[in-house]
Amino acid sequence: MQAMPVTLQDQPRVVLSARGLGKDFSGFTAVNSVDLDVEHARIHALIGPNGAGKTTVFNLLTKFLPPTRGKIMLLDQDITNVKADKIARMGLVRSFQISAVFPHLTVLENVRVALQRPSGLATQFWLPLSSLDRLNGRAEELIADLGLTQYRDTRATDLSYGRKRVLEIATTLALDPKVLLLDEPMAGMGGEDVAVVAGIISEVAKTRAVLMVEHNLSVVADICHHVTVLQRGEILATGDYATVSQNPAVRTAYMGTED
Ligand SMILES: Nc1ncnc2c1ncn2[C@@H]1O[C@H](COP(=O)(O)OP(=O)(O)OP(=O)(O)O)[C@@H](O)[C@H]1O
Repeated sequence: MQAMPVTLQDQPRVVLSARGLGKDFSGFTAVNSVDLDVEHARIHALIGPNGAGKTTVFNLLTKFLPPTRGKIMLLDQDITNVKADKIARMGLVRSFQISAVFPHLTVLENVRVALQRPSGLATQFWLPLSSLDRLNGRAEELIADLGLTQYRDTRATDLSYGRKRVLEIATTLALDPKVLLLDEPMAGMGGEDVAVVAGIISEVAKTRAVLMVEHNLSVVADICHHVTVLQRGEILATGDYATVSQNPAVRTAYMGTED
C-alpha cells in the first residue's frame, strides 16, 4: 500500500531551534549538546532539577550569554551571533526582558507605554493624533484578549499577583513576538492565580510559540504540548508529558527513585 503524502499543513512549523548548543564556564560545562525545536502554536516546557542548566539555555537562546558551541536559528535566520538587543525586534521575546510594569500606572496606561516602544511613538512627538488613536485601539484589544478589561483603570499595584503577571505578559505581547520565553511564570502563585495565568498562556500560544521553564509539573502536564527534561546540562528526555513522566531516568532524576 502506498503511503499518503505528507502535506505542508501536517508538518509542525519550527520557529526556534538549537543544535549542539553548549556553554562552558571556566572549564565547567553547564550546557552540552542541547538540540531543541520550538514550534508555532505549541507550548514547550523546559524542566529539570535545580542546576540542570535551564536558565543557562534561556540565556543562550536570548543571547544574554554567547554559546561556547552550537547554532541557534529563529525561523530561517541564524541568530547564533546576533546581539541581545536585536533579538526582541526579530521576534524572540523573554518575559522579563521587555516587560516593565509601572506600579502606579493603570493597566491601560501600562499597555500603552509598552505599545509605544516598538512603534517609536514615544520619540515621534510630531505624529498626528490619529496614530495615538490607533495605539489606543490596539491597547484595548490586547487588554480584552488577556481578560483584563474589567481591570482597565486599575493601577498595577492594586492587581492580584496573578493579574500582575498577566499584565506583564500583555506588555511583552506589545512587540508581537513569534516566540515568547517565559521564566517560571507560576513562581510564587496560589492555585487561583495559577489557573488564570495557565489559561492566558494557552490562549497566547494559539498564535505563537511559547517556551517556558516551569517547576509546577501539574501546569506542565495540563498546558504543555512538548517537554524537554534537562539534567546536568544535557537532555535526559523529550516528548509529551505522559511519555516523559513515565521515563525511568526522569523519575530517578526527580525523585531519586524509579518508583
Ligand atoms: N555565570 C556562571 N558561572 C559559573 N557557573 C554558572 C554560571 N551560571 C550558571 N552556572 C552553573 O551552571 C549550572 C546550571 O545553572 P542554571 O542556573 O542554568 O540551572 P537551572 O536549571 O536554571 O537551575 P535552577 O532550577 O536552580 O534555577 C549550575 O551548576 C550553575 O552553578
